[in-house]
Amino acid sequence: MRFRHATIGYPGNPVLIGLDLDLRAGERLALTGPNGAGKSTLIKSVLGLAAVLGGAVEVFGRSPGRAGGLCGYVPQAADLDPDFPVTAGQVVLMGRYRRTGWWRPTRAADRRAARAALDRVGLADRAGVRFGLLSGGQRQRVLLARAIVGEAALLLLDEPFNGVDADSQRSILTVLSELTAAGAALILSTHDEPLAHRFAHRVLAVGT
Ligand SMILES: Nc1ncnc2c1ncn2[C@@H]1O[C@H](COP(=O)(O)OP(=O)(O)OP(=O)(O)O)[C@@H](O)[C@H]1O
Repeated sequence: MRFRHATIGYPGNPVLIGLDLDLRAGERLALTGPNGAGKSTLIKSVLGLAAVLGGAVEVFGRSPGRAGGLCGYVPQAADLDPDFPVTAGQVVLMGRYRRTGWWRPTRAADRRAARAALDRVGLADRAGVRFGLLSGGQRQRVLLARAIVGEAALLLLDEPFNGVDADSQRSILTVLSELTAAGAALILSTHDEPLAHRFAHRVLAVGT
């Protein structure tokens, strides 16, 4: 991923100006900064969900939003409707849609991969439970399993530890360390500065 003098934001609202940033395979980058500083906007710009208003942004040599299944996005769990009637297992299976197409029946291999991903985040026994009935930490782990099952080469996590208990946080950090050791690059935003410095190879204080 490469930002060159990039201005990103929304039409009529540049949020980050003149940003230069590189991220390589296996690197862990943490974004810190106060509310409204632009952490989510930076993550969204990689996905093509926020605009590049100036300069250049390249993700896997392509424009943002064109890197398809190479990016795995873990949104803030609070952004999702807890009443949405799907099970934890179905949420994880959505991570395979990019490769299977959502309109096609899922194959046994996809279901096996979804079970393995849930197992990896310690929730093998929760597959049939409605997403909205899980705790905040469990929901965040399900969303991580959804990114894992898509075999993303770049993981983008927006405040993954908000409302997450200590056990879930440990479990998420362990899985993220394993994924980056295996070559995935990672960006996560957090308000927890000490954690950012412990976990990430680099910390970018956004908006300062
Ligand atoms: N869809 C949008 N259209 C226009 N402006 C937006 C949009 N989404 C966010 N903003 C603005 O962009 C700025 C940065 O917001 P952003 O959500 O990126 O901050 P953040 O650092 O992630 O904050 P938080 O820690 O609260 O999540 C804010 O001023 C916000 O009002």
